[in-house]
Amino acid sequence: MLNVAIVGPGLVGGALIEQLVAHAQSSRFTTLPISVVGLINSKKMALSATSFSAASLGQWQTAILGDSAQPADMDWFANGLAGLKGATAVVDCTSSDVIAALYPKWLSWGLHVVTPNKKAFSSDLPLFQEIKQLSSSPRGPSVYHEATVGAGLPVLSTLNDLVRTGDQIIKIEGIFSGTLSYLFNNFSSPDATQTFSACVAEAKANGYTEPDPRDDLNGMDVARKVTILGRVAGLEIGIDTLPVENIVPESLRTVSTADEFMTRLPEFDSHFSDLNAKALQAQSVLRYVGFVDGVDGNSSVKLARYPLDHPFASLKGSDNIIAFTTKRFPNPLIVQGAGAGAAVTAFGVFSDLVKISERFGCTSSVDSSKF
Ligand SMILES: NC(=O)C1=CN([C@@H]2O[C@H](COP(=O)(O)OP(=O)(O)OC[C@H]3O[C@@H](n4cnc5c(N)ncnc54)[C@H](OP(=O)(O)O)[C@@H]3O)[C@@H](O)[C@H]2O)C=CC1
Ligand SMILES: N[C@@H](CC=O)C(=O)O
Repeated sequence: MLNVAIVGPGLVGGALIEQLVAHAQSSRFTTLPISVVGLINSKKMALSATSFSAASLGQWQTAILGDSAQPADMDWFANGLAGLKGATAVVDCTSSDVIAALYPKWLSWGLHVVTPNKKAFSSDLPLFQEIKQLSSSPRGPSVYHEATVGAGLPVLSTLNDLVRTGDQIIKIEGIFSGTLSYLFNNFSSPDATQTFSACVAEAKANGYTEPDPRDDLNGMDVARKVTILGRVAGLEIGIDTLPVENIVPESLRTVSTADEFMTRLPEFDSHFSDLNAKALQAQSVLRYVGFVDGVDGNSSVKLARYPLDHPFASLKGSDNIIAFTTKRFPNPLIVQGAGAGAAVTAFGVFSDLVKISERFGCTSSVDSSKF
């Protein structure tokens, strides 16, 4: 059995729980060797000697992390996990850099890490390198973070396969943000009618944005994804040196809360309408894009214009599109599909857990004496 503990059962973590419960309760599937034994958020935690039942997991907010749960203590929690028999994976579904900084400790204790949290892989290069080194042994603890770029789309696994088989990455170009894709697909097209602020509010309501939507609009979420792709491709790239175009209006950058930002955003609708009108006059649309330059180191993140017949111009919904130009693929290899939202992101995390359970030969036999 692969023991699983979920840190941060919010939007994505909650969707992962729903998918695990639905899978366990469906007679269509063979039982997976995955057993949820721990949940923790910033206030409460629960760690079980045996797997939580599908019924109690389905009501985790009341049945597991309700009033009677213990106060959260991450050290105690991780220590308990490290003492379990068999393979154990910690699934970090927070967006916290404090939690991300714990991965080296967890890995050194033999815990696997699975996460959609971009922080560990896009912040300080030494943290990324330490995590890479600690997870490099074929039979040792592993780190899977497919959902950090393109949510559930096979972006990092494709890049890893290209790199590991000796292809040369020339360029990776794409729309890497579900929020900004949704925003510009709906706002910047010849037949669009919605205001910029209304599109941002919809992206937030659909669960595409970061907890604070300014982290999407300021380009940092895309910058993190470009950094992750660059590093996986072998470049020593960092968000500090990457040119990033911030589209948050100057006077909204310092407002104290995300709610205040959302309330004041309509004041700037005419600014964005002007930008859009100029693009449309030139028979083009606005798209927010990222570039990883595998040759000259000219990676960047920016708002750009694309002609109406360009593949980026006809994107729909929250789709991401990622084009890998390599020595073997001079006509780019393209990955496209929904790139944000709880269900598709949880799918990316779930499939990483399945990969770990297969890689480490976990079986479905029940082990009731875990501690
Ligand atoms: N939404 C999407 O489409 C995508 C999201 N992601 C990434 O997935 C991650 C989760 O996003 P999302 O589910 O939307 O975020 P939410 O804000 O909905 O959930 C975050 C969870 O983390 C918990 N948390 C925060 N800090 C801590 C802490 N220090 N210790 C323990 N728990 C903590 C929160 O608990 P509490 O309520 O107690 O604070 C909450 O349960 C982020 O890193 C995001 O970038 C990646 C790809 C796509
Ligand atoms: N806020 C992000 C979520 C996934 O990484 C996005 O919009 O793409």
